[in-house]
Amino acid sequence: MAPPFEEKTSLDPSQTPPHQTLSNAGAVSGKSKVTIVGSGNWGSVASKLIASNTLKLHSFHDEVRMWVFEETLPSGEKLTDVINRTNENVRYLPGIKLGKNVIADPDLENAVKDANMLVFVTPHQFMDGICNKLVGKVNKDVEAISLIKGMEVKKEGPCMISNLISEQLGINCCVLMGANIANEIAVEKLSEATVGYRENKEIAEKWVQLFTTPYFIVSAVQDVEGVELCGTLKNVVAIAAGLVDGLEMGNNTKAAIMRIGLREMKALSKLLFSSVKDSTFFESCGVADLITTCLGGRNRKVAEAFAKNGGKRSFDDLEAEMLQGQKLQGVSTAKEVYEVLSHRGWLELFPLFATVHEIAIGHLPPSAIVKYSEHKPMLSLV
Ligand SMILES: NC(=O)c1ccc[n+]([C@@H]2O[C@H](COP(=O)([O-])OP(=O)(O)OC[C@H]3O[C@@H](n4cnc5c(N)ncnc54)[C@H](O)[C@@H]3O)[C@@H](O)[C@H]2O)c1
Ligand SMILES: O=P(O)(O)OC[C@H](O)CO
Repeated sequence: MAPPFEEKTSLDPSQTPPHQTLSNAGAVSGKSKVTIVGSGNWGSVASKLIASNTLKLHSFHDEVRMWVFEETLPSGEKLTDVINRTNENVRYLPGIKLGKNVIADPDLENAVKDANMLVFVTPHQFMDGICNKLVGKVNKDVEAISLIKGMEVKKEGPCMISNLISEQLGINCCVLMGANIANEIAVEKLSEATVGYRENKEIAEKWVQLFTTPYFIVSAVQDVEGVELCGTLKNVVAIAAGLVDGLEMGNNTKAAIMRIGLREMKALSKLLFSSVKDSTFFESCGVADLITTCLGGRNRKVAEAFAKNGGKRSFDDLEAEMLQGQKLQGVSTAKEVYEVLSHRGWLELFPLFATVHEIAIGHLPPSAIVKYSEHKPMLSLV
């Protein structure tokens, strides 16, 4: 468990003034300085959680810097300026105050330069580019955590995002995943989450401390790959669940899809990384995230619309119309998983994952999601 901490009584006098950067601030004071790389829907909520804690905990700088992929709003103003003026991400999390100690910064290099704790939370498809920009800009003793649900597929095979961060930047990277629909956490409804760590339990406890609030309960398990694969693969199952909703198949069918999906999640995770633990699937990052995402997530919602339209409107179109700039992860993850499965000759072993991709690219109709098992019975893997 995280060690007990003394609460700060007022704003930390060493706090960096808004819009300025104190050179090497973390190192000078011995306090950890946190930067959040990402400012979408979950990125903004993560900022709110973290900023409420850095104000309270002595071992952290008050200021939390949040890198913003800059955009111009219909008003003509820059998003970063509006966030710093109103303390609200009006584009991705309207109506929620982030905390006055959150400073939006459109300059990636500047945003990370004094940080000794980096929180990565962007849609996964942008991470390769972001890491490339950060190569050589981050000290090797910086600690990172990824809240990103997704993977990259490289020539050598699948590369989890935490691994991409570790390899590209040469830093240690934990993960935080869970049943975490951001809009619910934003209004402080009770949720749980799981930190996955590799070896250093002390670092994991520091992350737990940084994220935990009375309404956000975090625990740590020593299984980075298991936690990250749960968060990543559940998005493919969420697409399947949404298709079933769009086809109005009812609760029993949806429960069947969730069960088969969980079985494929576990089987693929263990085939890819033999270290993955069964117990991880019973943490918030496992079955709980699968349930919440299949009931109330964005992947589910857009897949439902896709099926209702008989697959005639593309996921890209529906995403742009329905999510207003927020990003789906399930469709691209299904493609990435399909690449891994076909490369390794495992397609027949994972009919649900394979079928989701074939539906998403229009090779099969949405109704195939409930027919695949007749043609390709799943082998008993687990
Ligand atoms: N939203 C949730 O409920 C939730 C919960 C848990 C985990 N996650 C995961 O967190 C990650 C981030 O999700 P999110 O909800 O914060 O993002 P989002 O879906 O709100 O995506 C929008 C973000 O992408 C940024 N963006 C757009 N184009 C970009 C580009 N070219 N380069 C860099 N950034 C660009 C936008 O500026 C914006 O910050 C995802 O992996 C997601 O699966 C999301
Ligand atoms: O809205 P989704 O489908 O991206 O899912 C959000 C979170 O991952 C749920 O934990």
